[in-house]
Amino acid sequence: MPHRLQGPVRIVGTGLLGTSIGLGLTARGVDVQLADASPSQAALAADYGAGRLATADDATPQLIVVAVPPDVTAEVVASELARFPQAIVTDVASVKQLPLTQLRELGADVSRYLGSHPMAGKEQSGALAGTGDLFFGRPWVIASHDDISYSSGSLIDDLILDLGAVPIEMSVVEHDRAVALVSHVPQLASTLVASLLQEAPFESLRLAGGGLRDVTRVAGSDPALWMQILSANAEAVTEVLKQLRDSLDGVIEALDTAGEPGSLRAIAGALVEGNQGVARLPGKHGTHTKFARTLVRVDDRPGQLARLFTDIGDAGVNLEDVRIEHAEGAQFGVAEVLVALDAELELEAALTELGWKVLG
Ligand SMILES: NC(=O)c1ccc[n+]([C@@H]2O[C@H](COP(=O)([O-])OP(=O)(O)OC[C@H]3O[C@@H](n4cnc5c(N)ncnc54)[C@H](O)[C@@H]3O)[C@@H](O)[C@H]2O)c1
Ligand SMILES: O=C(O)C(=O)C[C@]1(C(=O)O)C=C[C@@H](O)C=C1
Repeated sequence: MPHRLQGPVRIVGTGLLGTSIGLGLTARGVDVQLADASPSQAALAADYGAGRLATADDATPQLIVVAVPPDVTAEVVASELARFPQAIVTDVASVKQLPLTQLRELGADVSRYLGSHPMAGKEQSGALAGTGDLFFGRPWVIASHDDISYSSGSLIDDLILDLGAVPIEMSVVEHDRAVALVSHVPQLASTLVASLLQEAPFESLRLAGGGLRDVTRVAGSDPALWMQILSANAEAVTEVLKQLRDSLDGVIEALDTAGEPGSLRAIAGALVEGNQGVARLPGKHGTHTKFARTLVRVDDRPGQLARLFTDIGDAGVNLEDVRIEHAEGAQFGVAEVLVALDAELELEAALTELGWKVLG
């Protein structure tokens, strides 16, 4: 496969992010060297095909990607910069001001360092969870600063483009503010809602459907990692949390006074503002396209999903996205199929004709 990076690329930290980057680059034919403080994590990443274990005789890397927890990122970047004086170094930590400040304090040569942050991930950690297509189509922030030249920094663009992601340049301050809103507070909101479930009776939990699962997916994330991310971006996160607290207080007050004049309007206002917010999120490939949603009953038998996808393809309809819901104890699931608005009726007719139960 064609690739922009010449390599070798050295990856330090072969957990979820490092392994995913290694898998993506190796698939493109880039030579990848893997290193981790945990030899078994590095060996596992190599076993999965993310690259080969780094050795003392390795050729000097062109680019080094540091994918370790935020609290050790600066120290590892500084040591890589010192050990490989010809190489450009990036990191993928979820916060960008702190590593740059710490590197400057350490006196590191930041003319060869440019931090970055792929806006893609999972609630799982470790090499086992890595996938080579994790970054495909996702934004990947390049956290610019003034001490690196444009041409040195272009290697990071090459890395991002080779992995099928979309480079977005912003300052470290802009980055940290933006992710407080779109990543860090959503993580906390998910966590706090999920924590309410700890004492819930099983009879309540078994009713849980798509809404709760959507809201709580990232509550399964690694507490050790998130503790570091949130504390490293405390100021920006606190600012957004205070806005959220004001909104919560408004809704609580409206519900407390339900039935009194103005309360319905306040509740409706909050719901409409939510509609307006979510409508502003860019859709697939960064567009604002809206898709039609068709629900299809899928029996709990081998091969049913594959048959559904084939039938959708045979109907000449492009599947934009899909989600599967499976209720506890039920003998069937529900596939939520997203297609272009003008393909909805055609798809529903074709699937009904082929014997599928279209639920709306
Ligand atoms: N998890 C996500 O969804 C996500 C998304 C984007 C960015 N990030 C960022 O990527 C980085 C890595 O996250 P992850 O999810 O891959 O974590 P992970 O726990 O899966 O992997 C981290 C790896 O770093 C290794 N490590 C720790 N200290 C080290 C050191 N001093 N030297 C060498 N290796 C060391 C660990 O052994 C582990 O294998 C973090 O900074 C995180 O903020 C995570
Ligand atoms: O989708 C997920 O599971 C994520 O955790 C991804 C996510 C995010 O919030 O978007 C989480 C943290 C990272 O720094 C970047 C991406």
